[in-house]
Amino acid sequence: MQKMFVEGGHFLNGKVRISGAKNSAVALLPAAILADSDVTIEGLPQISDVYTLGDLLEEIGGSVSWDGQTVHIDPAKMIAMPLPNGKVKKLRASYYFMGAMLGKFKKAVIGLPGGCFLGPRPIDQHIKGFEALGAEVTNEQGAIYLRAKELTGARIYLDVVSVGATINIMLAAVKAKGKTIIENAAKEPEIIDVATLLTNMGAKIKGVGTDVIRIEGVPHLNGCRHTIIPDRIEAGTFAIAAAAMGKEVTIDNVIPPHLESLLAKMREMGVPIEENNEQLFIAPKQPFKSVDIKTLVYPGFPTDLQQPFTTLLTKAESTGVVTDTIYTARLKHIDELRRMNASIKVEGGSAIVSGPVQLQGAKVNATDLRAGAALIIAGLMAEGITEITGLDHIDRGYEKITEKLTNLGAKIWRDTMTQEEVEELQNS
Ligand SMILES: CC(=O)N[C@H]1[C@@H](OP(=O)(O)OP(=O)(O)OC[C@H]2O[C@@H](n3ccc(=O)[nH]c3=O)[C@H](O)[C@@H]2O)O[C@H](CO)[C@@H](O)[C@@H]1O
Ligand SMILES: C=C(OP(=O)(O)O)C(=O)O
Repeated sequence: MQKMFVEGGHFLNGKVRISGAKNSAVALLPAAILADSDVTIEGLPQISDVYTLGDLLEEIGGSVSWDGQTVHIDPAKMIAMPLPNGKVKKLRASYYFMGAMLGKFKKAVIGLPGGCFLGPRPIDQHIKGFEALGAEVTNEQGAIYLRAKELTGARIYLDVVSVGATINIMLAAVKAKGKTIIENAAKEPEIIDVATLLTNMGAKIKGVGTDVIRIEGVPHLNGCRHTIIPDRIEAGTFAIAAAAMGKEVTIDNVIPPHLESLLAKMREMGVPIEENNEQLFIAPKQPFKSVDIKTLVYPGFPTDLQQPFTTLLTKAESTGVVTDTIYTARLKHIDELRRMNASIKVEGGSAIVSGPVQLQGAKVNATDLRAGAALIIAGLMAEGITEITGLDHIDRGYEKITEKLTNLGAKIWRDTMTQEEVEELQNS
């Protein structure tokens, strides 16, 4: 197990290239199960969630070969192997094996997923969708059993706008008989990316990116080649880091409209941002004004950037209120930021951040992926050295973050933890 050290106070300068989108990648890989022949996906981020899903594809008989950021998946020998335990619990997106295996084999056994603990993360809307398509779904000892004689298109209204349920129902429906309509669907760019892959495979999907998706089932799907979209959350994380500690930072391989809600808030704070087709250029001038943010489904402010943005607000003048309407309990980073001298009160589910304060280096723990990003940015801003544990979470979603920040001029490194430190962390 490793920990990370960040020596604060060094400015960021130069260019950083954004990797492929984690939340697309983790759906594109399972989607390959549905094809009859080879699927090649280019530009995948080199993160642990992607490799875990590659291993799971191999566990069900797929042949998976990697060439840097490109993966070739041959699904010909895949079988409906039950996956009740093991690696499925290491990440959230293993739930996409439910939709993809149900769609392909009409049956699946998948353990309930892991992923970031952000408060309750039910999958009732996924199950409601599978049942509407004709599957019998049971929960037996922590694994979901799905069986169907046949899948038939249906009209499904999502009670909650859910990224995972929208994609999972799409995966199950593309080979179902007849027409499926998903109403109140989520509109995130990653959903469009998955639909693009499925369409290239021969699926008939209309309306992605709106809240009504129409799917006409087809009997077979072919292999294809697909290039993933850039990671808007990684790009947003670097944009926030650049606002906090940048001199002149260029963020490359971005689709700026995917980040409109973040960029609007940063501009409201007084951070100048230039954008072109695929780059952001940030050369901040201090001081910043505080702003309030409320996370919402896309195109609203993304919950996955709420935690890093909270760190930025510690540097802004006056008081900013952060409210996460998607995950009301996504506030575990607050205690850690307080250890670093942040002045944040939690009241009625909102975090009230008073600034500006000078953060101080401290020993902190990344309780989840974006808490990790929030703490790294805090470490860059702090006086002294910040020591961060919980790197497994960070490695689920950020490709080579230490190297990328080092290239921008940060002083950041990793070291192996002693057995004593590991035990102390496990008992805390
Ligand atoms: C792998 C992946 O893509 N993860 C992203 C995905 O997670 P994930 O797809 O799990 O999140 P959802 O969009 O499903 O969740 C949105 C909200 O709906 C609720 N809900 C969801 C499903 C359900 O069946 N019932 C239900 O009540 C959730 O508790 C949450 O409050 O979208 C989240 C919200 O943008 C992001 O934070 C995650 O990074
Ligand atoms: C919550 C996240 O991921 P996951 O859904 O994979 O846990 C995230 O990417 O911020």
